[in-house]
Amino acid sequence: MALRLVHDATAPARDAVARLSLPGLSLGGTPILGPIDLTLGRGETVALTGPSGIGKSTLLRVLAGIETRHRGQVDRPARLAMVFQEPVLLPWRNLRDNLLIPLRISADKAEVALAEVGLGGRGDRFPGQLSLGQQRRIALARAFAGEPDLLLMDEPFVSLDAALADEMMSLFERLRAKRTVTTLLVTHAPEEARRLADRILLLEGNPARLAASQQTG
Ligand SMILES: Nc1ncnc2c1ncn2[C@@H]1O[C@H](COP(=O)(O)OP(=O)(O)OP(=O)(O)O)[C@@H](O)[C@H]1O
Repeated sequence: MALRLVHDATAPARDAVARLSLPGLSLGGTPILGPIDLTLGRGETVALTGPSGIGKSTLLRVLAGIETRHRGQVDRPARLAMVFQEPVLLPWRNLRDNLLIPLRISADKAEVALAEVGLGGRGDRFPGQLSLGQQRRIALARAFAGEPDLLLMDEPFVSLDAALADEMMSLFERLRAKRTVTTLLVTHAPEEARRLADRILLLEGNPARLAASQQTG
């Protein structure tokens, strides 16, 4: 799919679900992020790219409300989910409980969520009995089962072999097609960004700023 460079890095095509307006952010006395304005529109998938250490995860954490050492304005919806590089499951709880406990959903709903990611009927298993790919599927299932308005994903498909990464991206595409969710996806992989995102944002400079936006299609 062809890429087109546009100069308005922040304008969403649809109504806003989340907004971030920072004058900048310093951590431990070091400026990390410069002034940044970002608006995420309803239902869009936005990829956030840039070199290692530039501040992508930091920006994601600010948006999530995990990093609070900033000034400026952040508006986020109440229903928010995160997916990290590591699946972050409770190893001493079975798969069903890994969905039930954080999300407070019914056992029936947890079973539907497991089935959606190809793990139906396996709710009694423990994370340690699963492959890494299956654990990552559970992490995706959990994120979507909470029916978030905003989904923040920090390199969720990194360090998987090509076939597994493709399978995980297909799974994400299937889950995304079933509901309206706004997604901010941090990724190093241009092909992943092009495949999944409506807009591609680039973070660059020191301190980092949103330099440009590319749109697919
Ligand atoms: N809690 C912290 N205190 C001080 N500096 C921090 C803190 N968290 C991150 N940093 C610094 O902020 C910068 C941006 O880090 P961040 O993890 O956001 O980058 P990134 O673009 O996500 O990198 P990567 O692609 O390698 O994951 C780095 O220089 C990092 O060392």
